[in-house]
Amino acid sequence: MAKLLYNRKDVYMKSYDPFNMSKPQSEFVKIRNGAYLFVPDFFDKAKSDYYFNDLIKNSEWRQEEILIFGKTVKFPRLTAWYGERPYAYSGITHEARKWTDTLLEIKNEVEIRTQSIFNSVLLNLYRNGNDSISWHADNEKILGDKPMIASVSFGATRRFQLRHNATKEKIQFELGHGSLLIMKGELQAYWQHQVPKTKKEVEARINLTFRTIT
Ligand SMILES: O=C(O)CCC(=O)C(=O)O
Ligand SMILES: [Fe+2]
Repeated sequence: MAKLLYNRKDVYMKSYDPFNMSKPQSEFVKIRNGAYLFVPDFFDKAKSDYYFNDLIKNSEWRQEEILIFGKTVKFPRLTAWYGERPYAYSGITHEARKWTDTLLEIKNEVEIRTQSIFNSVLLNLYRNGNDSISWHADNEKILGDKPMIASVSFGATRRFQLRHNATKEKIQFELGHGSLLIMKGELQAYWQHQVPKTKKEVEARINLTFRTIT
């Protein structure tokens, strides 16, 4: 990105939390077919501000497109892929960029918390409320069986929803500045997730999902 277009005025937003999910947790919460751990203030505000500014400026953002019924449709968000191997995702092969110091620093903190090693990260930039990711599961074969996915968010708070494939139960989180959400177990096989568009005036948000490609 040539110029920094998505400056935010105020990064910290307290937001609506209908299921009161934003309480700090130190243990995984077991749900039907999976488990999650949500840590709203994993990184403090100063660190989160620093990471947001660094990542928005220095990541190799691109807007990818897919072919749907012969029409090219642009992704409603920007993405960047870092790690050790290329990764096929939504019909696209991401060429992996080399880890930056910032990404390695964040990865290290996440690895200590999860006691796991990750070899890839997908960055998503939601420029405003019109950007989104629709219902999907991170269940690609190369992620292995029962993958652990660690999701770190910086910038504007956006709603993240999980929906069980069979029962249609929903769990939702307000993923705020500096938060960490870990999903594990069979969750990706039985649940889908999304970040819906919002009509609210929201500034940019960056999300990083750390993954292990086998
Ligand atoms: O932005 C988020 O919180 C989720 C991103 C996501 O689900 C993905 O990249 O697979
Ligand atoms: Fe995902």
